[in-house]
Amino acid sequence: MSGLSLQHVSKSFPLAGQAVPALADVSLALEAGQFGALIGPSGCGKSTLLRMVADVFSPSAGQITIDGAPPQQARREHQIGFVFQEATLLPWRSVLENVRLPLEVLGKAGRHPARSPEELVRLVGLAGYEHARPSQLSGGMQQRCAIARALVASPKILLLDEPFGALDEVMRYRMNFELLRIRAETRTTALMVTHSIEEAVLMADRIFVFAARPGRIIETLDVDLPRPRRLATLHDPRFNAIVDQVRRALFDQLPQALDHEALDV
Ligand SMILES: Nc1ncnc2c1ncn2[C@@H]1O[C@H](COP(=O)(O)OP(=O)(O)OP(=O)(O)O)[C@@H](O)[C@H]1O
Repeated sequence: MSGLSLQHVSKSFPLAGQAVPALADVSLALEAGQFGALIGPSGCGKSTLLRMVADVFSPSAGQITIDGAPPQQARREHQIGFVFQEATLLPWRSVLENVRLPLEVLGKAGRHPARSPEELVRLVGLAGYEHARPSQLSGGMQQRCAIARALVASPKILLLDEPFGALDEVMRYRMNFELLRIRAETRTTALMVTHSIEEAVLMADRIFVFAARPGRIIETLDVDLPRPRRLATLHDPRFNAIVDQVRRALFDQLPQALDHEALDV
């Protein structure tokens, strides 16, 4: 099967001699080229899920496949790109040298990239900054560089763990539209963790809403907003209706059910 598939995935971590469940029986699917968003309260296992897809560690139970292959194989074949909240660039290397790094690490094993590092630097809007050091870039520019680096080995899947969480609201929207544009060109399957409902709805084809203790999916929503998505999308009544649906799914899991009407101000 192409795309990403998780079937009945669970993960427990040992704590004080006991196995504490972080994720329980999570199943989800994304077709190749789709954009998925994970949203849910702190500690519900979103980063854990991303790390299992990236083969940082294995599930306690269940099965994960990326274009039909297990994560271990996908990682070995360098089919996974990862973007973290912090850009994690090497400070002594220039933008171009940071973007090139994965190809250097791959050495002879590296495939011929679909796009050269120079093209990717242009694609993420950093033309003219090829030789700048990370310290000479804003936070948003550093994240663009990290996105280019994640894409340089032409991965089958791009995993993003709150990539724009440290940016101010306006910069975050700018980065959202940049990422939408970049993805429209590369068509890479993507899975992003976010705490922003608006960001999830703007970016995703499919949103997975999580609850905590143990982490599990409580609702899957398909976002049928047309692409390309633009600033005007934020004013589309359907956009706001989906934001409302996600908000309700998140609020309904709180211990004291919130009175939605009382929240109207
Ligand atoms: N390596 C680990 N060892 C032990 N426990 C872990 C490990 N990684 C995560 N956990 C536990 O798993 C649970 C889920 O953590 P995770 O970081 O995946 O949640 P999250 O939804 O990404 O949270 P946040 O939104 O705050 O980033 C937490 O209870 C955490 O303490």
